[in-house]
Amino acid sequence: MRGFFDFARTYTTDSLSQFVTYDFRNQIYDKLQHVSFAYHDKEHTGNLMSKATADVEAVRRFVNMGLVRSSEVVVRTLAVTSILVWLNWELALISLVFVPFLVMRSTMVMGRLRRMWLHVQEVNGELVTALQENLVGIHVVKAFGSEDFERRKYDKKAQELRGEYYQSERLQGTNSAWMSLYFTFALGLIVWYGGWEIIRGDLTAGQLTMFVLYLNQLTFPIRSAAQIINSFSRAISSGGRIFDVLDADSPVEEKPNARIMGRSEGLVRFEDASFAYDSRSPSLTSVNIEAEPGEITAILGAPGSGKSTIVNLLPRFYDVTGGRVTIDGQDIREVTLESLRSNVGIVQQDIFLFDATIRDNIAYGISSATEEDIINAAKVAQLHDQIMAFAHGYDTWVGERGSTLSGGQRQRLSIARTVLVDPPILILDDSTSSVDVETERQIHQAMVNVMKGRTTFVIAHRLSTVREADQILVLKDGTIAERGNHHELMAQRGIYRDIYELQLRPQEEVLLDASIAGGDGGDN
Ligand SMILES: Nc1ncnc2c1ncn2[C@@H]1O[C@H](COP(=O)(O)OP(=O)(O)OP(=O)(O)O)[C@@H](O)[C@H]1O
Repeated sequence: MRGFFDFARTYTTDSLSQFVTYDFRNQIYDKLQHVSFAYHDKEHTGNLMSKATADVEAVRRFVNMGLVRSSEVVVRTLAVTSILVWLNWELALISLVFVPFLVMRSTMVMGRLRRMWLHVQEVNGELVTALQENLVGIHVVKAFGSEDFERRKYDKKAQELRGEYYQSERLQGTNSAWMSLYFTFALGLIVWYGGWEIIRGDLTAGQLTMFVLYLNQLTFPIRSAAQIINSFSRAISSGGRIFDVLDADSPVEEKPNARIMGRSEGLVRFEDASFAYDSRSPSLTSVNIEAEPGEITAILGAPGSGKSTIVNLLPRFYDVTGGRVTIDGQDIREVTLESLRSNVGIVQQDIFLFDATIRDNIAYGISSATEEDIINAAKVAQLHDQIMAFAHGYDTWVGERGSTLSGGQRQRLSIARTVLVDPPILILDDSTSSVDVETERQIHQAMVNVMKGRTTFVIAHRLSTVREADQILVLKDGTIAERGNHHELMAQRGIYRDIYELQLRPQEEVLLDASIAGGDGGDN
C-alpha cells in the first residue's frame, strides 16, 4: 500500500514538475525568437541561457519537492495539532507559544533568502556569460595570449558565486537550527508545566508521555518547513527572472491586424525616417530614399555614420522612431514580420553557419528546396566548383559556426542561401576579408549575379560595387550628405570624392597590381 502511494506521489510530482518546466522552456524559447534586436542589445546571452536553464531548474525543484512537501507539512501539522488539542487543550496552547516566533523568523528569512538567491542567479548568469564569451571569442583569446586574463576573470566570478552559495546555505542552516531551538524550548515548557500538573494530580505521567510523543511528531514538519522556505525563496527569485523574459516588451511588435505582404514589386521608400538606439543621441535623422524596383543603392560613409542602421530598418530589426519606411507604398509596420522578411533578403559578410552539412546550410529555412535548387544557388554564388572539390561535396560538414570554411567561402554560402530564398529586395554588405584576386573576382561575380533584378541596398566598400549602383548615398552623422551617381558625386568634390581618393581608388590599384603580378594569397 505504502509502495503504491509512494509511486503515485513520485509519478504525479515528477510529471507535474516536468510539465511546468517544459512549458516554461518553450515559452522562453518562443519569446526569445520573437523579441527584437533592441532586447538582445541589452540582455547578455549568457544571462538568458542561465534563465532558460538554471532558473527553470530551480522552479522545477520547488514544484517537484517543495509543493508536495508543503501539502504534507500542512496535513501533518493540522493532524498532530488536532490530536494535541484533543489530548489536552491547555498543553496544546502552551506548545503553540513558539508559533509566532517561527512565523516571524520564517518571514524574515524568506525575504533575505529571496534577495540572496536572486543575487546567486544573477552571478550565475554573469558566470555563464563569461564562459560563453570566452568560447565564442576563443580565437581572439588565443591570438592575444589572454588565457590567464580570462581564467582570472572567470575565477573571480566563480569565487563570487561560491561565496553567495555559502552565504545562503549558512542562512538556511542557522534558520533550521533556530526553528529546532524554538521547538525544543516549547517542548521544555511542556515538560515543566506537565510535571507541575502531575504533581498537582491533574495529569498522569502516561498522559504527559503520550502528549510529548505526539508533540515530537511536529519535528519533521518543522525541519521540512526550513527546507521548503529555502526552495520557495529560490523558486520565487528564479520565477521573477523567468517572467522578466516572458513579460519583456519588444519595441518591434506585429500589429494584430497585420496583412500578409505578397511578393513585392521592390519599390522601397524611406520617408523622413529617423532612428535612435537610445534617447540620448539619434543615429539617423530625416532620411529620405527612393529605390525603384531593381535599382541598386550604394550606401557609403565613415564608420558609425549610420549605414547599418539604415538597412536594419528595412526588415524591421528596429523600428523607425520618426517617419516611415514603405515597400510598394505600404508602411512596413502594417504587414506581418514573416511576410516582410521573406521579401527582404540579407547577405551578411560574417554569416552564421550551423553545425550541419553545406547542403543544409544553403537550404536553411527552406525545407522545400530540391537538390537541383541548391546546386543552382551554389552555382550562382560561384561556390559549386569548390564544393565539388571537397571529398564529401554537398555533404561536407561545416563544423561549429562554419569554422572549416574560409571567409570567402562563407560569404558565398550566404549568397547561395539568399539566391534560394529569392527575395525581391536585398541587403548586402560588400566588404570582404582579405582574399586573393581570384576569390575577389568570384565574390564580386556572385554579388553581381545575386543583385540582378532585385532592389538592392549595398553597404559599399569597393569601387566595383559603387560603379554599378544606380544611386549612391553618402552618409554623415546619420544624415544623407550627398547623393547621385559616381560621376555626379565626383564633380561635387565633397565627401564622396575624399572617400574615392582615400579608400576606393587605392584598393582598386592594389587589386590591379596583384592581378598583374598574378599573386595568389590563398582564399582566407
Ligand atoms: N545596437 C546599438 N546600440 C546603440 N547604439 C548603436 C547600436 N548600433 C549602432 N549604434 C550607434 O549608432 C551609430 C550608427 O551606427 P551604424 O552601425 O549604423 O554605423 P555604420 O555606418 O554602419 O558603421 P560601420 O561602418 O562601422 O559598420 C553609431 O554611433 C553607433 O555607435
